[in-house]
Amino acid sequence: MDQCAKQHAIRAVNLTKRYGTARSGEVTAVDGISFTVAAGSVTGLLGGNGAGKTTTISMLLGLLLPTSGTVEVLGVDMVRHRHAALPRMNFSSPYVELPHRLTVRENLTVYGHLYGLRGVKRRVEELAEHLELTRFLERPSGGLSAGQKTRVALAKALLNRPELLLLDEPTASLDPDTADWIRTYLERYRLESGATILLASHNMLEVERMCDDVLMMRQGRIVDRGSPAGLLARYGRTSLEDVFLDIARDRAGAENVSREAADAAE
Ligand SMILES: Nc1ncnc2c1ncn2[C@@H]1O[C@H](COP(=O)(O)OP(=O)(O)OP(=O)(O)O)[C@@H](O)[C@H]1O
Repeated sequence: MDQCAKQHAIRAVNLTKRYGTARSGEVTAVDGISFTVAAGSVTGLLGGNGAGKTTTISMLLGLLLPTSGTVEVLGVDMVRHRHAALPRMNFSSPYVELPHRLTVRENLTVYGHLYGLRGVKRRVEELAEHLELTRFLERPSGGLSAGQKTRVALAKALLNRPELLLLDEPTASLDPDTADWIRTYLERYRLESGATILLASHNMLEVERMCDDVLMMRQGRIVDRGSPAGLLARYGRTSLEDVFLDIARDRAGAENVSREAADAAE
């Protein structure tokens, strides 16, 4: 593995995705973005609805082929060799449901086998204990509450002890107490495993709390990046929510701020 791959868990260069639709023609969902994600960091991927976050994550997972550009994950070219990286990464989203009729144990066991894990039974029980799911193991997954489903989705995502965890809105629709529990759990996982986390979120308090670095997307482009504290200082704001609104509404010439920041970093 080269030095760059050790420092960067993700490296995207000029990554572009265009969807072709019969009705409305082409949509450029991701428009030539270049970025790196430092190994061991928690990096936030922010942007309004339709900014291109899910499309970016799908390309990082190798689920979608880029129209152009390159994407390396854990030093592996995801277009050509994604099977070399997939066992070392995982993904969780509250919008992806596990089969409803299977019990929690059955679902996690199926995934454990799909990932080629050894000792699946023990790993499922260990994660159920960590995520306080033991008493739900024999329940059908479809009958769980949103918070319980989120914990099951997280257990699925941690089965293979991923070095890179891609999380799409991990606490969407959870009550503050459950959301806090999930964040604390993820922070502990990062500390103990040294894993890298890329977190797409609309919750600015979550991002301020968890992220070392933030990528701001608008209309398929990365219009700014920095630490939460760095962004607050640059935009002269006291909350990331206000920075987000400045960028989403293109107030204060967000792209100019971004360009100045990029120039300063060179
Ligand atoms: N399969 C598809 N076909 C056509 N257009 C698509 C497809 N998937 C996404 N898009 C479009 O691409 C753009 C980016 O969508 P994407 O889902 O990546 O955004 P997002 O930042 O994840 O949004 P949200 O926060 O609402 O989930 C949007 O304009 C969306 O309508």
